[in-house]
Amino acid sequence: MSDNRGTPESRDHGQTSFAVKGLTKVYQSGDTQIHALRGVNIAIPSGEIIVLLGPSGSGKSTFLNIIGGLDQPSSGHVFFRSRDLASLSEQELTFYRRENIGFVFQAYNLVPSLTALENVALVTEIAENPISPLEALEAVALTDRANHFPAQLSGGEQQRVAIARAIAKRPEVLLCDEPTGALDSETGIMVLKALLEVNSKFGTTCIIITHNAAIAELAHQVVHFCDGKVSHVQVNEVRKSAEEMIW
Ligand SMILES: Nc1ncnc2c1ncn2[C@@H]1O[C@H](COP(=O)(O)OP(=O)(O)OP(=O)(O)O)[C@@H](O)[C@H]1O
Repeated sequence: MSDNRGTPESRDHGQTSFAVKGLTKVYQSGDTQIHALRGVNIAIPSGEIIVLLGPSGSGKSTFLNIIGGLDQPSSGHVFFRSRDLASLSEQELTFYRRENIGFVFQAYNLVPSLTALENVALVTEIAENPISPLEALEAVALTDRANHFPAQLSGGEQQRVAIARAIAKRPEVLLCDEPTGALDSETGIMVLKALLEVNSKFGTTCIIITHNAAIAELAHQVVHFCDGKVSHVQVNEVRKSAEEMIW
């Protein structure tokens, strides 16, 4: 692993999913202002696995929510494929989220009364250019559990269904906020394998927030957040496989 401490905005390998410029976010809480982001500049290359690391409260989730179009910045800009998200109407923003971004959270948010396959099909029914629900389950190695209900699946399996659901609409980007946060190491590794498979099979850009520094060894790049800023970006010349990772 090499540690390239260049300015984050100077890194740009070919195609860029996101170019983020001067991003700030201030939350007003009573009389207090909380500066969650204090000027983030970064280019996120397409097709890579990017891990966001940093102490609690350093702004990682705020950043993810803004680039995913779930929240608005106080100032600054997010360009997705050269398009400024700030220029989009509410309706265009909804379309942006629906077509381009898959979300994976720590909570799986599956519909308990639907099977794994039906949970994935919920998304493919409304997407413009989906993959089949079964192919999505295949990418996360769960075809044999397609007809199981969430209650019949382990936590790691449920998270893999959530990943299958997120990728079924063929998004360019997968945004994952602590996807293995609720899992033990063995099931967590299965979930990470699923993300690596999705990245290599579909070329999906995967941006993953984690507190587990070991996960960073799987990434192409690791973006370190500190106090609302990107402190440095580390490029892994050699990446570990999920099996090699020490949790
Ligand atoms: N809706 C909100 N209202 C007020 N303050 C908020 C809100 N959301 C986040 N914050 C504050 O903004 C700062 C950054 O929070 P954020 O959740 O982005 O950090 P984080 O790095 O993701 O933390 P963690 O790793 O604990 O999830 C924190 O001080 C947090 O308390």
